[in-house]
Amino acid sequence: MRFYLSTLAGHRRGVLILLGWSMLEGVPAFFGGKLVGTAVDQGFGAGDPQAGVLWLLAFAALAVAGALGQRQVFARLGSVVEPMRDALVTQVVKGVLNDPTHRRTPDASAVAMITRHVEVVRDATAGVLVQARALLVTTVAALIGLATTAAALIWLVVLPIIAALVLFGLMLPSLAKRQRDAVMADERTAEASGAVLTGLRDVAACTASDEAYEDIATQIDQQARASVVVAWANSLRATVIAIGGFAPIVLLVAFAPPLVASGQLTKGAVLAAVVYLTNSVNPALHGLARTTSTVVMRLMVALKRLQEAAPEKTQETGRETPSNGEFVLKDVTFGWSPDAEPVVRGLSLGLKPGDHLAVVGPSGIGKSTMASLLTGLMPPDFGCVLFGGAPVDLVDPAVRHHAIALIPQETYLFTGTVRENLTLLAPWATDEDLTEAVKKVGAKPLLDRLGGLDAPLGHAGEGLSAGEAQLLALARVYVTSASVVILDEATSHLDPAAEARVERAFARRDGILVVIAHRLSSALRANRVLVMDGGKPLLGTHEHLLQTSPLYGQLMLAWDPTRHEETPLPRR
Ligand SMILES: Nc1ncnc2c1ncn2[C@@H]1O[C@H](COP(=O)(O)OP(=O)(O)OP(=O)(O)O)[C@@H](O)[C@H]1O
Repeated sequence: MRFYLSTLAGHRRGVLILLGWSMLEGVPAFFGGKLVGTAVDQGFGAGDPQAGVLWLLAFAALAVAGALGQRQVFARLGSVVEPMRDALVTQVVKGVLNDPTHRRTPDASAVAMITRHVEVVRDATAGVLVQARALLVTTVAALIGLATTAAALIWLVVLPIIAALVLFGLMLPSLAKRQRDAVMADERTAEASGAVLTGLRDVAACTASDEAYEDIATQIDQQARASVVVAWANSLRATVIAIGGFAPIVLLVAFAPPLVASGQLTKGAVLAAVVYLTNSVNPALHGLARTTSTVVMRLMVALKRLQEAAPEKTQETGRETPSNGEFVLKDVTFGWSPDAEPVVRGLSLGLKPGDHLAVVGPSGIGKSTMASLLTGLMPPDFGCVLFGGAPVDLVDPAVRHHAIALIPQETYLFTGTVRENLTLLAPWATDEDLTEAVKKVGAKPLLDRLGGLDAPLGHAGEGLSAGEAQLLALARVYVTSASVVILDEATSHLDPAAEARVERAFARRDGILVVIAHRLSSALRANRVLVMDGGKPLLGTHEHLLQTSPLYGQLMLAWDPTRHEETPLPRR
């Protein structure tokens, strides 16, 4: 708002010129009633129609002068409004491009949204300058004209108008709120439908069209309700103004005859008062009501939305930038509810690029929970998870989502070509990149069997075995630029040899690899092993843990590496 006002103030000269021409525009409003009254008193009423016509011609000449003034106002409007729009656009677009939460890729949708608001501000400012200014000049001119022509009637006219204006002023805050609610409802509908539109493929893949329909329908209903409320508020406002404008005429008709009979007023003065009321004051009041409900409200709401969308008001989360690719976990404890037993207790751990960690423990002990803490999906209850020195859940999501990839056991594939499925997280990847990734994870025979990158995949990877689907999900992450890869039993449907190949491929890739082990052989391939058994997790090399962790020793004893199919880890 401050910037908006200072931009307008910067064009003070243009605004003053507009006001100057407005004076000329107000001339007919000031003299109109007086000239018509004189035409009656000194012309038609005094038996001299020629003089009456001359007075009316004078009125017509002034009306032409007023029209010229109005023309100049429109001609000058652009010189005030356009520079203001340019300054606002420059300011907000710069802000979005430098927004710390969108450091990697400037958010085009945010730019589009706020430039749209700027357009509304420009139109509304023009509307205010044209209408509110004209209303002010006309009303003041007409009321002064009325006071000088028919002073005895001035209070009859002014009091109802003041009452209507006060009532109208009292209604304004609730009108503004309703108008804003309607704008917000409008935006929510656009957001909901936009989200469904951009995620149409995922909606279809997850057979969630009913939920998507429900989401949009709810927003449309709310929007409709908000619009009806605005319409009611506007009609109430119009009624108040109509009464305020109509009451003076009724009072005039009621009180004027005795004043004329007693000689305090001439007939021409009464007609002049009627002309002032019907030609200037009443239209001005209706215009005020219309302008306020549409133009001023739109201006206020657009400025408010602009301020909310402005990047300096960034949210508390998503501001941090990691300084390197290292993880540090300090005394991390997490439970799924305040009353529940923590599933992760006092976990401390450091991970550097090149590290390969295996996490082992019985089923249901908290391994996936720990993976979620690493990705920043939720913050720990106690302790901290730092990624590049910043709490991982506060890292700019755009950075975090590129840097950390988690592959779960359940595979997400959608209807589309193999290429579309593989480039989901790396749209920039070339066919060579994709083929290389496919080879690295051992999925080349599968790709050949499917018929190459252009081969279609059915709904949710129909026709693929669970292991084949996992291979494609692994290749999809291999091709990304993620520097931290977490495999959460992501190879559970592969045979041990294929699993070993995948883990080795990811271990050779730059960055950190965390494998939540489905089989104990994963522990033998890792540099370090984290054993989770419900207490404080133990961390060490395979050899160290064999000596220090009874659970790890038991798990290894129960494991028979000579068997082709290993025994999966026991349940908790
Ligand atoms: N979203 C959740 N809400 C509440 N409790 C959860 C949630 N997710 C997991 N849990 C509980 O937290 C505990 C640890 O689950 P988690 O999935 O982390 O174990 P896990 O070691 O990965 O098991 P598995 O090897 O079977 O995948 C379990 O008791 C589980 O029921």
